[in-house]
Amino acid sequence: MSIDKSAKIYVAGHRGLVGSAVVRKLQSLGFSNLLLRTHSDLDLTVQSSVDAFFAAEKPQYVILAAAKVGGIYANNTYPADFITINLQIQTNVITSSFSHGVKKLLFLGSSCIYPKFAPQPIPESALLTGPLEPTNEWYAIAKIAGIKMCQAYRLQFGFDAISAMPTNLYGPNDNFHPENSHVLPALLRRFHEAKVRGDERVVVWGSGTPLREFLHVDDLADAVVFLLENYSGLGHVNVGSGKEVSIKELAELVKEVVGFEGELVWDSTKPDGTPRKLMDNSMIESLGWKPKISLKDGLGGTYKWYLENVRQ
Ligand SMILES: NC(=O)C1=CN([C@@H]2O[C@H](COP(=O)(O)OP(=O)(O)OC[C@H]3O[C@@H](n4cnc5c(N)ncnc54)[C@H](OP(=O)(O)O)[C@@H]3O)[C@@H](O)[C@H]2O)C=CC1
Ligand SMILES: C[C@H]1O[C@H](OP(=O)(O)OP(=O)(O)OC[C@H]2O[C@@H](n3cnc4c(=O)[nH]c(N)nc43)[C@H](O)[C@@H]2O)[C@@H](O)[C@@H](O)C1=O
Repeated sequence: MSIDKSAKIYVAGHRGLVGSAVVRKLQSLGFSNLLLRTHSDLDLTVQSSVDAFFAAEKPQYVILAAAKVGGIYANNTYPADFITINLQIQTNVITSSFSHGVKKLLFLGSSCIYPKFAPQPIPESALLTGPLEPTNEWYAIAKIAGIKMCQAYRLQFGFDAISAMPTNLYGPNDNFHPENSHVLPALLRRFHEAKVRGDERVVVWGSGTPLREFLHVDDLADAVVFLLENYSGLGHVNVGSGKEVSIKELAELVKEVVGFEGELVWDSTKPDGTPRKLMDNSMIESLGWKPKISLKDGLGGTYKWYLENVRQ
């Protein structure tokens, strides 16, 4: 089904990594009626404000890319924030979308919903088959609840709510905070600052052995629009690149892209997190979608974006 280009589409979290990429994608496709609100205009944790917004604006489609998001350190340090804020945002947006007649909603989860020792590559059916990774279980529980809410509203009311589970993402508008960000933006910034200062060493967290699958956010945005137009099933859908690298390989690649010439030092006091997290992407591929951007190209583009938009 292709969505009418004048349909009113609310992209929640449009200034974040994912939301901004979804907006770029929708605009490039000619969608002309996007509904956008900043966090300060509309706090999605406040149920009465969210409901009043939906009552007044009546969006037809909703892409839920607003969330409390962070890397391994932030997830491990602020468990109460991660579970509470995410449960509040998603509950408010899903319930108001349903009660104000939204035609279709897409909820974004994360590959951290799967058990720490899930079979690799991880199929959608691995959900709730084992214990979670402790560093992000609070966030994961909220995301699992989001998937289940979409399913419950579909089963009880026929509400067309779907869930996409992206792997680790990166790209323009990422969070480059030194501690709270994900590994890729954290390393881009750390290597860049070390190069500028002429440092001999850069510290990287953990052992370097964990494996991660990275997807450029423009590929994810393409998948989000694809799923909105082509998928209306009960089950959630994995969205990944199908390619994994070790954190050590990633650090070497970032070092090369940035042009840092010193050495890497591993900080073993920092957690490794899940040892491996490669998703089985055969469901979305069988629907007809696949990613286009390689890690090397995506990293180069993201470093360029960082130089033009973030560095002081
Ligand atoms: N980044 C990644 O690697 C991955 C992300 N995802 C998922 O994608 C989605 C988007 O993540 P990402 O773009 O990276 O996150 P970002 O932190 O980049 O963006 C999140 C957005 O949500 C907004 N937001 C947060 N709290 C509120 C609130 N109470 N009211 C209104 N707006 C709010 C933020 O605004 P403000 O900054 O002003 O608070 C921000 O614009 C999330 O659901 C996440 O779980 C899934 C897998 C991997
Ligand atoms: C997307 C996913 O993101 C989070 O999980 P994660 O995959 O573990 O994410 P991460 O990017 O923070 O770390 C990946 C690996 O990289 C290592 N690492 C090295 N050096 C740095 C570093 O400087 N910063 C960070 N953050 N990690 C580093 C780090 O020790 C770890 O081994 C979830 O909490 C949850 O939010 C979620 O869903």
